[in-house]
Amino acid sequence: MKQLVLIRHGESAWNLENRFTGWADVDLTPKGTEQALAAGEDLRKAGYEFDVAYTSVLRRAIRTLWHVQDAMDLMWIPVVHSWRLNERHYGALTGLNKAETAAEYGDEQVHIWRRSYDVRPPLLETRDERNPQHDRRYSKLATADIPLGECLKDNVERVLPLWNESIAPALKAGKRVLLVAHGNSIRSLIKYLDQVSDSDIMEINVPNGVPLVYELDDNLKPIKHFYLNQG
Ligand SMILES: O=C(O)[C@@H](CO)OP(=O)(O)O
Repeated sequence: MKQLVLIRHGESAWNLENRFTGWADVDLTPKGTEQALAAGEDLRKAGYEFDVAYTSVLRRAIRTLWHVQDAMDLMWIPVVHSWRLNERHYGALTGLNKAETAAEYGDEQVHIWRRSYDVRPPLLETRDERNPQHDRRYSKLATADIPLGECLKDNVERVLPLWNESIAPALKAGKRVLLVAHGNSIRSLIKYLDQVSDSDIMEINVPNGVPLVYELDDNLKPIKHFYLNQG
């Protein structure tokens, strides 16, 4: 049996302010820090161990992982940081308040932008200061790989190369994998692992800071999955 645990970062400043976040690099709130530490404590008490961890290059996920590692006394394990695990890029919506945007464009449009599988949000202009091309952490990426706005389908397509080239081989080699990422990069993995349909994935939401445990067979097909300490 192969073990993969997915954790969405703890509450961020923009989760609290109800703003579209995407690749904006906002930090955890005090509640987010507590959620991250509690996730680590719960995993430790339940006897989980990890050999390698994966996270994004965004601080809300990285700091969540730090707290989990700290609570588990696992600060020494190798950590892979990949832009491929970043949140779905919210394009020109980045930073806007979700309720105000719904008041302006309607609930239905905002639901489509938030949860449709293949409708992108309005894209950023190339010259927009929110364009990741201006950020040094993405300087080694091909311009074509740097998004100006993504739908979930785009997110799946960017996560899967990391899965195929690094995470799946680690699992197949018997490593117990901890992955701390974001609501939509985790939904992308759930969609792939459980073969969720394009319409059913719209209804799946991942809570902040609650470990989602996957037990996989030798071919990495899910045997079962469950949220730790959620019944
Ligand atoms: O703002 C975001 O980047 C994401 C996650 O918080 O929001 P949504 O729930 O709309 O996918």
